[in-house]
Amino acid sequence: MSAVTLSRSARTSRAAPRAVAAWLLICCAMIFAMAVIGAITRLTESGLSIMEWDPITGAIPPLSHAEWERLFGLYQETGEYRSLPGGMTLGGFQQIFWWEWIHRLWGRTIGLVYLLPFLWFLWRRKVPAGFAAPLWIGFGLGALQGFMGWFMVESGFSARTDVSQYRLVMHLGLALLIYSYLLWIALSLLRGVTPPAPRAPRRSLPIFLALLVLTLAAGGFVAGTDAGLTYNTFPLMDGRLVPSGYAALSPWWLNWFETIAAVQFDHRLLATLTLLGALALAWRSWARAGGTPLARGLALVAAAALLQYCLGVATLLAAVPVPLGALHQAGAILLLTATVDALHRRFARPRASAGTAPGMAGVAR
Ligand code: HEM
Repeated sequence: MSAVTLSRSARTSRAAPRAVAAWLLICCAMIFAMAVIGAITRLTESGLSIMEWDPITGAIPPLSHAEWERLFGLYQETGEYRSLPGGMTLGGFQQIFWWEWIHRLWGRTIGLVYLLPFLWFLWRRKVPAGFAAPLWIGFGLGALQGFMGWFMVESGFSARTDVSQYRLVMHLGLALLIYSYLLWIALSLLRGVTPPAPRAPRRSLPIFLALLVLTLAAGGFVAGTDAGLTYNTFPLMDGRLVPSGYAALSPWWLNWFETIAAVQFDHRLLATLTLLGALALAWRSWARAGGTPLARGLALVAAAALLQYCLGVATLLAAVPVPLGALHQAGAILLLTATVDALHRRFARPRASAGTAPGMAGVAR
């Protein structure tokens, strides 16, 4: 093989992982936007406006007045509509309809933006060895999320007037899992081998991740129970550090998911621990190995945690206006992004051998 051919093939083998990584980062950006659209859909109470579930023809919006009337009629059968004190006009229905429609259309678009380039990369043999299986898993998780969306919305069409907070947290959690998973694979493709930073936090970083995951889930329960509409003071709740109605339900653990005072208090407490954890990690890492990529990554985590904390307090004090609620959701994903980046810098390892699926633990050379 000539030197020219060699360098061309070396260039191609570098270009392919970058192209796949760029495509995955586009998918991540779309999922980020999807989570914010999802938050707006919920905050504008639009999520139950489309009663039908048709993955293909549902992409076409109503094109005639009669069709609008038919869909409005279906919505009027829901508990949510019946609970509205003054009812709703067709114009009001159309407004909430569009948010839910955009949310679903964006979901379909992500599916296509994922699947079509993926098949093309497979056909052109551009997917680096060991990455096809994790990318198929990513596709499967996306399909599961479509089902989860339906499963969540379906819970609002019963006697309830809103969706189940448990299903909302599952839907939000799966979205954040898919986002982190694809981001991890993209970083693996871009970075190749990440050398461990000297004397940097090892065990404390996974503990921080666990804390963050709990805070995110607790935030989902605040959103799912509308707990942000009461106790709009900080740091005290109704003049007390721990609100009086914390343990209203029995068994005691049910309060964590269903008692508004407890749901909100837990989110505040976990968020405070997350912020303190982020600051401690960044400070310790900087003191020991300042200026390394990991120390810089952890400084970003701390900055994102501080921003997110302030956004949370502002959202609460203003009793969750739509723009602040959407920003708080975006801030959560920014913090998650910085955390995945820091974890990748600390823990990503080269694959033992080509052909081994990297999953969340290895990288392509
Ligand atoms: C590390 C810090 C924090 C993280 C990671 C975080 C994360 C989240 C997440 C993921 C949600 C669900 C958003 C949605 O589904 O739309 C949420 C909701 C919420 N959080 Fe936080 N949060 C943090 C700090 C705080 C703080 C300090 C407060 C107030 C003291 C707060 C108040 C709220 C409120 C009121 C909601 C409900 C918003 C809504 O109904 O849309 N958060 N949080």
